[in-house]
Amino acid sequence: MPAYLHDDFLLSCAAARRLYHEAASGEPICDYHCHLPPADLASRRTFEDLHAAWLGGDHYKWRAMRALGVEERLITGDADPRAKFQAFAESVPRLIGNPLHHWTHLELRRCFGIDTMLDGGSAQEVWDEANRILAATPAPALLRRFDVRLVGTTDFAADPLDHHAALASDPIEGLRVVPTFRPDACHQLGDTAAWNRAMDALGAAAGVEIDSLATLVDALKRRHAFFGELGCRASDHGLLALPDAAPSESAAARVFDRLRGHDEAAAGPDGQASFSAYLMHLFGKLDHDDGRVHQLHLGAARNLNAAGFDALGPDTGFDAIGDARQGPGLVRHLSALAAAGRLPRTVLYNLNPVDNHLFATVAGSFQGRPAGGGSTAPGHVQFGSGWWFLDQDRGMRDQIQTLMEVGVLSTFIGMLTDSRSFLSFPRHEYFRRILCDEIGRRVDAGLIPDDADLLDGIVRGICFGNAMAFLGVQSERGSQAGK
Ligand SMILES: O=C(O)[C@@H](O)[C@H](O)[C@H](O)C(=O)CO
Repeated sequence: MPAYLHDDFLLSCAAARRLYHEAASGEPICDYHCHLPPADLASRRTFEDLHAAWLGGDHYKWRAMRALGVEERLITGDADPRAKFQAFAESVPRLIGNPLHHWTHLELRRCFGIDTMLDGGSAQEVWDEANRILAATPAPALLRRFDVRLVGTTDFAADPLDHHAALASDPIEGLRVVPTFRPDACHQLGDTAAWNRAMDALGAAAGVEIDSLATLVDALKRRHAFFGELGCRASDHGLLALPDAAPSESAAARVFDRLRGHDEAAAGPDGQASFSAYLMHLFGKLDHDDGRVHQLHLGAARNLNAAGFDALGPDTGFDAIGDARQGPGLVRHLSALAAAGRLPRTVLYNLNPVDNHLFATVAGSFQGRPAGGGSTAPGHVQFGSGWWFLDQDRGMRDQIQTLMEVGVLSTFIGMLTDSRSFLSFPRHEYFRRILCDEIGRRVDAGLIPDDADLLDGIVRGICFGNAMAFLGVQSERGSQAGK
């Protein structure tokens, strides 16, 4: 019986094993979308214990513990960290088949050299050993263990980016930390009081009195430029779906004026569609003109449990895969930008797997510049890696297979952790094993030529070089497919 997570786990054949061990495993990491707190990087934080480093912000773990009936006091509540870790340890054995079970043990092995199975009985020894190592391993050292070369944090458009400025003047050797412009709060019209507070914050950050659509646009342009001064290489937009509405300045201005007057009715479906369509068109043009990547995270139904949201806020484990219709709004958004000759390098992430083929084929419809205007980056419009509820074995395989079959795999920019923990970088290993297995199985089946030089270059590009090139960041290492 093979050992759990043995050296060749997820690698079902010789070709897959060779690809992973010879091409994928040694590549550096470009984690272009995550939620690592930039303050922890700037301060070179040393985590006080394993709970702070591993459980403190991970709603994947919180969600699983709730499903096992663990009381909230031991998840996000006021229990002491060791008691919370004990509750998590006792939960782990009952998570078989869930990627958390894999990630938990991969992270213990790769970050701490601990190959003990985590359960209630081993919790104390794991806690003691991991804390011993954490005490001597500040955050940057954790990243160096995985040869992380770039981290793309996720930052609200009004964020002062103080920590990124600190890192710019006192950089971590060998690591690029780039902010990502995330203006989602501008779209959240459902709570007009909160939206107006977001407008106030944005105006204060930009030095603009936001009292009209024109002043909002001015503030957003100033903030977009400010992010660029601190190294921003991408924007990011998390919406349930893009609105199926034409970007109309007059319609958006009418909605703005009513919202600024706290007219709740303006936040209805038509107002939301008009306002968001206009803003998204603006963001796409700004990204194009500044040479930045335009990320679209679509399909999450967020904060579904009102009691949970009221108690704990967003990103705390009360979200799900949404069933919104994605096609019309997505196509309209990309079409309008392409028609203007200002479609930026774009990444489309769907959250509902039923949309895999839709997103992959829509991406394929907007490659290149058919109306002229020169060449584009390889994979100008990306079908993004399995995300959130899809960043597990089946979700990643489905995405890779779909991209391979209806798109172009070799230009793929690969995986991201999307995590809030510095211990999550083995997710790249998990992805790389699956990638090599998907290719290797087809080599064994005679469906892909067994050309080691070709395949190694493609795999290395997907693991690292393609993402660095897509972001426009020079990398000392890492080959890039298509170059
Ligand atoms: O960027 C997002 O909207 C999501 O990644 C969100 O932050 C979510 O909480 C998450 O971390 C999923 O992995």
